[in-house]
Amino acid sequence: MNQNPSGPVIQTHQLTRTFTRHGRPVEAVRGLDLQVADGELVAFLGPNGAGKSTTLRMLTTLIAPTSGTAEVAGHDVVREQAAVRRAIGYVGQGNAAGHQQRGRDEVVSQARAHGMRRAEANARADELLAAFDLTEHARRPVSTLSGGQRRRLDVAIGLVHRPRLMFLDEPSTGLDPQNRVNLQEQVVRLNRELGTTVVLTTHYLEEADAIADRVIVIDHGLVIADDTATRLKAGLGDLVSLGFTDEDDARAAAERAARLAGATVERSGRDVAVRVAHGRDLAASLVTDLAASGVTVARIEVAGATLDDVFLDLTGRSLRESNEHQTHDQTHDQAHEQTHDEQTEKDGVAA
Ligand SMILES: Nc1ncnc2c1ncn2[C@@H]1O[C@H](COP(=O)(O)OP(=O)(O)OP(=O)(O)O)[C@@H](O)[C@H]1O
Repeated sequence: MNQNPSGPVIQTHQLTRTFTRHGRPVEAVRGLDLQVADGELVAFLGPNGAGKSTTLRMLTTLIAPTSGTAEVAGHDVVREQAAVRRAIGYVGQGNAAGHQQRGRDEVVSQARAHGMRRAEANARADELLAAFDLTEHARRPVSTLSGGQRRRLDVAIGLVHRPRLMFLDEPSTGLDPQNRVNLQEQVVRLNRELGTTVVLTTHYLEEADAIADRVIVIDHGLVIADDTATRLKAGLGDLVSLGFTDEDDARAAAERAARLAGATVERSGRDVAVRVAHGRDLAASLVTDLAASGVTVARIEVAGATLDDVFLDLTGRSLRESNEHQTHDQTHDQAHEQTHDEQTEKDGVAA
């Protein structure tokens, strides 16, 4: 058991979860080795079905691993479930829907469930409601709150007992862009100002890019990349797109660009795409070189890599397109394959 406060707050070894679906094994998470340090803000990024929620549900004790181990806040997720639950907050997908209870009462009840006396529970509720800009909505039934307000209430409820670690499963899915940004700001504040370690899942590239210290890209149950967004993108270089009025010029430019160290060059008719590190700096000298040999560049654009480019490079698929093509069938199947473990999940981790 890791009781060292400066050690990782999450440590897994070959963490694995297999489900059985239509009589066949589904390897949702395959041998995850993970370390998260105290105070990090980590995003699991991946398409639907990648294994993000399953990972979170194992780390929050909601479902048991098939094999492998995980320690959260120094406690084993199988043998010391109660201790893990005391140390963490968890906001699952779609909590708080449709309650007739008032928002404030909901927070107070949770605080009471964590053993606080009434006065302390009231004070904690007011503090959290203010922190999440919910004070003026606190006396409305939860069912009348907007999607963004409900999500913020979910996070506030998850924080009632001042957990060291907060797990958020797709916190901004379904929110409009403004509410999404608002929630992201609250999550960053929680991390920066209170020092709470945050582990969230998302399939929004921009979200992972904008707020996470570290992005763990997961696909088919495997971690395929784990680094800061900046380093992941820098590894791919910039995309320099060149346009020519003449196909011979484009051919000559492609040959010249191919001599740049580490460059990948693709030509399509009169267009040339060059993927190269420090493309922004190299573009000007490339244009000058070409001009010196009589080749005029008609159009040039330089774009930094996005996390979608990273995902495409790693998997051959666009994550943005995977999100758009997520089939109704998959969601439908999952809804009908409820396991015993998920029933436990419904009973709630924070109660
Ligand atoms: N209870 C279950 N029974 C059977 N299969 C399951 C169950 N839960 C998850 N799976 C399968 O495990 C795989 C990983 O699912 P998981 O929900 O962890 O993915 P995810 O990355 O969180 O995706 P999403 O964004 O859709 O939540 C998928 O193939 C999914 O269908």
